[in-house]
Amino acid sequence: MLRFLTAGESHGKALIAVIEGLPANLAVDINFINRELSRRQMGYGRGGRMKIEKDAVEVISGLKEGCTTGSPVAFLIPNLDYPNWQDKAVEPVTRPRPGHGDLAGALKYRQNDIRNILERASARETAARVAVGAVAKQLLSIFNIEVLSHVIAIGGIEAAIKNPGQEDLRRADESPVRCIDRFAGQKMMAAIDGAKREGDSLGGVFEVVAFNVPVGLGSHAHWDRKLDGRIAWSLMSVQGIKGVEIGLGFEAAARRGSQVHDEIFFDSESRRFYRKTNNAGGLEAGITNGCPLVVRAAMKPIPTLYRPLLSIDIKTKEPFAASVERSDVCAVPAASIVGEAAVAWVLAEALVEKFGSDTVEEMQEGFERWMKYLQEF
Ligand SMILES: Cc1cc2nc3c(=O)[nH]c(=O)nc-3n(C[C@H](O)[C@H](O)[C@H](O)COP(=O)(O)O)c2cc1C
Ligand SMILES: C=C(O[C@@H]1CC(C(=O)O)=C[C@@H](OP(=O)(O)O)[C@H]1O)C(=O)O
Repeated sequence: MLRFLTAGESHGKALIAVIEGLPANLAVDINFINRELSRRQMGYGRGGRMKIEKDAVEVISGLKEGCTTGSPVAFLIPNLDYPNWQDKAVEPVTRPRPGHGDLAGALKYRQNDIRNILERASARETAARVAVGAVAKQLLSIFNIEVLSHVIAIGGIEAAIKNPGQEDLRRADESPVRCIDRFAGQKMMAAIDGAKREGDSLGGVFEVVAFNVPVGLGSHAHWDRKLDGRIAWSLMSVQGIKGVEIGLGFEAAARRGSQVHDEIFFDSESRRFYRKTNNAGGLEAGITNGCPLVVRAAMKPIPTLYRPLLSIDIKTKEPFAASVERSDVCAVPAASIVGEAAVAWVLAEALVEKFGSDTVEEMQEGFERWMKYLQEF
C-alpha cells in the first residue's frame, strides 16, 4: 500500500512530506522534483508570495545513492517567507474571509485566532503534494505513463482545443496561463489583469490527461477501489477545487446513450480491443480501459479579495469589510500542476496495488506478464 502525509504551515519553518510504501530501487531524480515545484510556482495571476519562495526539496530519509530502499521517503521544503514572520508582532486574526476555511475552521477547532486555521488550510501545502506527485510520476515513467495538463477556462473564457495529444500538452508550460490555445490564453491574461485592477479574483477549469495507462487499474468490485472515485477524491481535496468530471462528464447527461458510449473494435494484430472515441475518459466501472485518462477540475475564484466582502469579526461580532495585504488573483495554472500530481499519485497507488510494491523489478515483471496476457486474450 502506498500512502503519504504532509505537515507544515504556510508561514512556518517548512513543509514536510512523508511517502510510505514506495517500491525499492526506484531512482528518484531530485532535479525533476524541483522542476515540478517551480512549474507549480509559475502561472499568470499569482501574488507577491511567489516572488519570495523558491521551492526545492531537501531529502531527509529513505534514499540511498538516489534510489529508494523500501523505507519511508521524507522531504522538507523550506518556507523562505518564514524569517520575515519570525520576529514580527503578529496580531490574532479575528476577521474571517468568506470562501476560505477561516470561520468554519475556527468554530470547529475552538480557535480565537483564525491564523491557526488559515496557516494550514492554505494552498501552500500543495507544494508538498507536488513533490509527492513528482515521485509518483517517476514511478509511472518506468511504465511509460505520462501525466500532463492544460488550462481550458479562466473566468468564463474557454480554450477552443478539444482532445489535445501528448505533444500538444507538453507545450502547455510555454503559455503563462498554461493554455495551448494561444488566442484564448491572451484573453485569459487580459481577464486576470482586469480582475486584478478591480480587486477581484478568477477561477477556471483545467484538464489532466494521462497517456499510456494500461487496462485494468482500479476495480469495479467495491466503492473504495473504483478509480474514478479515487481520482475525484484526490482532485477534490485540492484547495479551491469544486467540481471534477471524467471524460464527457456533465455533458454526457444531456446526450443520448448512442452519442456517449465508446464502441468496441478488435484488431488481431497490435491494438487488440480498441475504441475510436474516448467519451468515457479512459474509465469504465472504476477500471481503466486502455484509453487516455481524461479528467477536468473546476476551481472557484480565490477567496481573498482586495475588494472586500462582508463578514463578521469573531471577537467583536461587528460587521466589517476586510482589507488584504497580499493574495493571488488567479491560481488555475498553478492548480493544474497540483492536479497532475493528484492524478499521478492515484495512478501510482493503483499500479503498486496491481503489480506489487516491494521492488521496481517485481513491478516490471508483473507489468510485462500483464501486457503479454492482454495480447493473448
Ligand atoms: C495553487 C493555489 C493557490 C491559492 N492561492 C490562494 C490565495 O492566494 N489566496 C486565497 O485566499 N486562496 C488561495 N487558494 C485557494 C484557497 O486555499 C482555498 O479556497 C481555501 O483553502 C478554502 O478551501 P476550498 O476552496 O477547497 O473550500 C489557492 C489555491 C491553490 C490551489
Ligand atoms: C504560498 C502559496 O500559496 C498561497 C496560498 C494561499 C491560500 O490561502 O491558499 C494564500 C497565499 O499565501 P500568502 O498569504 O502567504 O500570500 C498564497 O501565496 C503557494 O502556493 O506556495
